[in-house]
Amino acid sequence: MPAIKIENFSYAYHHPHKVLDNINITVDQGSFAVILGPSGAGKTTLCLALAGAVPHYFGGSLAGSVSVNAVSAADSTMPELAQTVGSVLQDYEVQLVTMTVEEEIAFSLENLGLEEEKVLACISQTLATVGLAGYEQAEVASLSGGQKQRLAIASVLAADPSILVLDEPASALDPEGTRALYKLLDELKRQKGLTIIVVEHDIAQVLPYADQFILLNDGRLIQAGSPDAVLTYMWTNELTPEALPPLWRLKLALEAQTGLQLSAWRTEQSAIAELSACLSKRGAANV
Ligand SMILES: Nc1ncnc2c1ncn2[C@@H]1O[C@H](COP(=O)(O)OP(=O)(O)OP(=O)(O)O)[C@@H](O)[C@H]1O
Repeated sequence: MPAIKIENFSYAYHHPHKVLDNINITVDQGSFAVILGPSGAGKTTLCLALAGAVPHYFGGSLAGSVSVNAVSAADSTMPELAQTVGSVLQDYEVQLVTMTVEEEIAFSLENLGLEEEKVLACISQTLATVGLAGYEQAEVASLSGGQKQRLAIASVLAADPSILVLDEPASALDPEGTRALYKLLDELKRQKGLTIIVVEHDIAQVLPYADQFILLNDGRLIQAGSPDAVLTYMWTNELTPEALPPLWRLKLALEAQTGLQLSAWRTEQSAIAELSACLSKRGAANV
């Protein structure tokens, strides 16, 4: 059973223009999927549909279906869905509503009807998972941007969802905070088997971790598949080539110019290792 199955899904806010048009996507359980596409492509709307806010909160008209763990999102209430899909909004600070860190997690647990002892254990466990152990009594306002982001993730993890949806989670983070965030999401995937879905503009940041790229443009699904297949498609079809990571621009240009078939680079280290091996082979051949 896939974690997410979107079939022939179209959606319009309160005007006739479809902001999502006949979308078909499957995301496997325990995988890391990244939604890509230029501004206005419909990435946020797709996240809202996974959380049920589209259509339950925003209204509008839709066709087709969005299923999470084989349950129709449109036929579930938002609180029901929140137990399966944890969503961290683009402006995640609005999700933080209490004075202290501990209260923030307790607030999320209140609706689940957990006994007080279990609430305390769950608070420490959830904070430890996101690297905020010991911050229970800290004031939310005193946290750094990266720590607030982690707290927003912890507050949705407290409900024990199996799917985590994050809309541009790194937009307010510095490069180090961004690297730490994606490492954390990768750990949640590997250690807890969570399905991770993120919207991200900076492809290089997610390249080491992604299993699937989903490319949208103007409400349509352009490509969904392995990162390698989608990046090659973007390059070949000159689709937002400026969004390609520099590493991949180099790889694809080298392949086009030399006829070499290089492997699917995920990190600078893998690129350096392969290029060094190629150069020493050539060097040996020229001796
Ligand atoms: N609440 C709303 N009511 C009406 N139209 C909306 C609403 N939210 C978004 N839209 C429109 O839907 C389309 C898709 O917007 P969406 O925010 O989903 O795109 P996006 O790919 O996330 O863009 P960005 O990268 O700029 O965040 C845009 O044309 C936008 O103007």
